[in-house]
Amino acid sequence: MNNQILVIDDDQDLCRVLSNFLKKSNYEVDVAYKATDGLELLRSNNYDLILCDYRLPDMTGVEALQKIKVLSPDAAVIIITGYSDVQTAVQTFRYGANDYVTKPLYPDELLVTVKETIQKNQEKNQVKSGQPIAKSSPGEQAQEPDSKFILGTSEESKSVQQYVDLIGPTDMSVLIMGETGTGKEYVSNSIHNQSSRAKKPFIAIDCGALPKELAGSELFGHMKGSFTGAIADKPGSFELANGGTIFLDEIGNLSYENQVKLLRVIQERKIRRIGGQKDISVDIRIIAATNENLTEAIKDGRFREDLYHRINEFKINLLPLRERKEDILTFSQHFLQLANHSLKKSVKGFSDEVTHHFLNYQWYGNLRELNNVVKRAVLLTSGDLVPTSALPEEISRPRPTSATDSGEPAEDSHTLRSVSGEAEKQAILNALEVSRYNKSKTAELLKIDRKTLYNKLKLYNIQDY
Ligand SMILES: Nc1ncnc2c1ncn2[C@@H]1O[C@H](COP(=O)(O)OP(=O)(O)OP(=O)(O)O)[C@@H](O)[C@H]1O
Repeated sequence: MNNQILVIDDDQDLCRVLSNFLKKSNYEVDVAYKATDGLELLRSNNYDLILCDYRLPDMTGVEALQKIKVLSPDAAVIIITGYSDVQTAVQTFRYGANDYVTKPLYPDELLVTVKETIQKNQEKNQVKSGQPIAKSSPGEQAQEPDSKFILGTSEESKSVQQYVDLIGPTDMSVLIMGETGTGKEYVSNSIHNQSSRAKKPFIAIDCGALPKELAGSELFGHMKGSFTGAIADKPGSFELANGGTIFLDEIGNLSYENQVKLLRVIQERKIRRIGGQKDISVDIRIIAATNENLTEAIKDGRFREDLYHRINEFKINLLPLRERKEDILTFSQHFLQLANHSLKKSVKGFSDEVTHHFLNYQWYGNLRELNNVVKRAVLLTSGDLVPTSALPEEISRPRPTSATDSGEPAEDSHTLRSVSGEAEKQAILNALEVSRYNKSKTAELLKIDRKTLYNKLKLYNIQDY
């Protein structure tokens, strides 16, 4: 059966074009112009993929994503966003988005992203349900570049690799910290592959995307009849990962109740299914990741200190891409090869000007954003080298740096100040929305302290929610 896609976007022309194009590529497509209509369709249909606009008339992108995850936890979600929103849209990965595409949409690029996302998500779902993954035939694999993953060449990446080599073979719990898209899941996978557990399952759970009501059952399993909808006994991820490694991404989002259960698994190596009467022993290595400051979460009473110490036997900090510039060059070349392969192009490299822009851009979405920018640029390049015109304006003509970007005061010219002030106000509003008006999280997202945030809320007359 063809894969089913739901497009949620208030731009009716875009929906029509997208729908026709995807149907021609053998997908079954439904469209909704409002989030509420899309959610209604999710109640009665099973979609493999949801393409959801970041700005909808009746809901914020984050709100829509959270509701989608309750109704269709196993479907993949790609966020459609304008480049001006990328900085905040990339934060949706904390809530379970699989990828994003930027407007204007290009059919070839979209098709590659849709295909890859559905495939990766189906593989993830298969692992989560304990089914073996079918490998592609050797003939298909021969055309793939050697590996989709490479090592960074910066000093910072080299030392991360040394840590991975060092702790990989042990059974230590590891906490990986880093902004979205810095490669936390990739590093976690390498640790697993270096361990004696390598032949056993590696199960990645996105705690940020787990709806509160389903999290316990997803992690620990349930017995038939233990709650409405529990129509059969079901093992949880901990049981399925037995003998292997479980990767708990965005662990800070786990509810307090599930933190207690997790602590028990770590201490006693036992789980109990929801509604179950007996304990089940599990042999699991735990790797957790977060892009929020857990010590702040402990102070705020949102995260248990004892659990923090248990998962933090070894900590690996992945720096943002903008702080390891050598990697920008290494990874952009690598992503160029991947894009050439998937788009059937033969672009050789980047113009000096493009390299200059890459080195000076902030890359809030880190490697994921760099990958997407390179993919789009390769698509738009007809010569040997990627020209500046193939970059989004936000990268080729960056706006004046605002106080939120650098931590420095904005430029001291009246006009510039008002321009960057507007950008700063918008960035604060976006961050408030993403963090659901939690001030600590907002300050963290913006990389300013809480006091500065309060001053700025006052300065820009932003209402307290
Ligand atoms: N070592 C690597 N080699 C090649 N690509 C990489 C590497 N690490 C990360 N990437 C690219 O960046 C994307 C994001 O990586 P990953 O999912 O590991 O980041 P993350 O920090 O776990 O993100 P999030 O916090 O949003 O879940 C990957 O899908 C891949 O395209």
